[in-house]
Amino acid sequence: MLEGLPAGVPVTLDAVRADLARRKLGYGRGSRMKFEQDELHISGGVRHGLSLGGPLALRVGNTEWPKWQEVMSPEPVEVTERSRGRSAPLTRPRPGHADLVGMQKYDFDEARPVLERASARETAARVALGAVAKSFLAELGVRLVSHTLSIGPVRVPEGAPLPGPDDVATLDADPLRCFDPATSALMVDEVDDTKRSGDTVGGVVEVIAYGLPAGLGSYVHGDRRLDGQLAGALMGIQAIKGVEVGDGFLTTTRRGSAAHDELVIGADGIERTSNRAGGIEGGMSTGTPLRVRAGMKPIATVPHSLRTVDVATGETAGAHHQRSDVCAVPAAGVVAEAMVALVLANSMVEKFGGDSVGETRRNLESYRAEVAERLRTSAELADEA
Ligand SMILES: Cc1cc2nc3c(=O)[nH]c(=O)nc-3n(C[C@H](O)[C@H](O)[C@H](O)COP(=O)(O)O)c2cc1C
Ligand SMILES: C=C(O[C@@H]1CC(C(=O)O)=C[C@@H](OP(=O)(O)O)[C@H]1O)C(=O)O
Repeated sequence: MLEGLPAGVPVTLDAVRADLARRKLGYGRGSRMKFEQDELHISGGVRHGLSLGGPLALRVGNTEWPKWQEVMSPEPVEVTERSRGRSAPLTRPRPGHADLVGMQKYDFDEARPVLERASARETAARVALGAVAKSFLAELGVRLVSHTLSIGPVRVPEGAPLPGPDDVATLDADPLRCFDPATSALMVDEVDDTKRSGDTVGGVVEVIAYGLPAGLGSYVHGDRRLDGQLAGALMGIQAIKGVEVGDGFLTTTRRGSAAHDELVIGADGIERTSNRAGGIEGGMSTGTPLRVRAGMKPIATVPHSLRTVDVATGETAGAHHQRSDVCAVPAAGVVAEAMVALVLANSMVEKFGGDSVGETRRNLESYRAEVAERLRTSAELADEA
């Protein structure tokens, strides 16, 4: 469910389906991506392709559900021959997944109810709503792109060209959603090598937002800082273990003189000489491209089975393994893009309000005009001086 979206935002099944399909792409994903399909249904809040201003509800069904209906039935059911295999208790929790703590916390004696809910399958819903948020942002001149920066130890070289908003299709066509073809080929080798050795691998993705106005977020309240909100949203994705804004931890290795973006008078007023901060200063967007990164740990379901304890017997065992992704970093990039879109859409509504998207746009344009006027005044003062 999405609340707070103004009326008049284009919302089509095709656009949402296209993003759901992007989430399933990427080299290294498991067999599940091939055989299960997302079944999208808009339950409310949209009429004839446009949002209505009320809550918007989407449902993402799964074509595999009939096979699991008995195993996950809300009603108590007899185990039948058909579901016997799937009903076997999962008593060998996977290290690195939610299995063991989930069982302890909710007093379950096996991991099935934990893993079905902890699964990143749930990110399909986030991507569906993120597609709507991106449509709203596009109406306001903001466009997003996400790409893979590293897979395990294989990294895009520092300073390599960044993708622009028109590069989305190119990125989606790359097996790892990497913008540097030479690095992408090495990443494919890394995934192949990982798979051959019965292992899994993580990596880093980056989301870039173009066309933001200055001033989203806040320097006043910690919980309203844009960087804090983005970090929370990205860390809320399964397996994300760290977030960087702009040049991130690299900045901590630089001296101040080489860490910040200097301000100079340009043709249209005050400009920054660089974008090391990644478009956020003082918890607010600066109006330069926003850059945030998310680091994903390797998939927890390691095919060659990590050591665990069988909670039914207390004996050492290999963790359960049905199947799994070897690498889900490209998919995590699409999810990260959706989460950033949802945060930015919320910040736009917070700052510019509006019951219709036209009203939001007018408010944004009048604010942009005022900011531009101030910048021009600075340039004129510089000319006079
Ligand atoms: C798109 C995506 C796909 C994932 N696929 C798998 C998978 O196939 N197997 C697995 O064990 N974990 C997978 N994960 C990661 C688990 O959801 C995650 O490791 C688990 O929630 C525990 O991590 P946490 O401690 O960060 O929550 C995936 C995560 C994402 C974002
Ligand atoms: C189903 C999806 O991702 C799943 C996320 C996931 C996990 O543990 O997070 C584990 C895998 O599922 P299973 O172990 O049941 O095969 C992935 O396939 C999806 O992205 O649509």
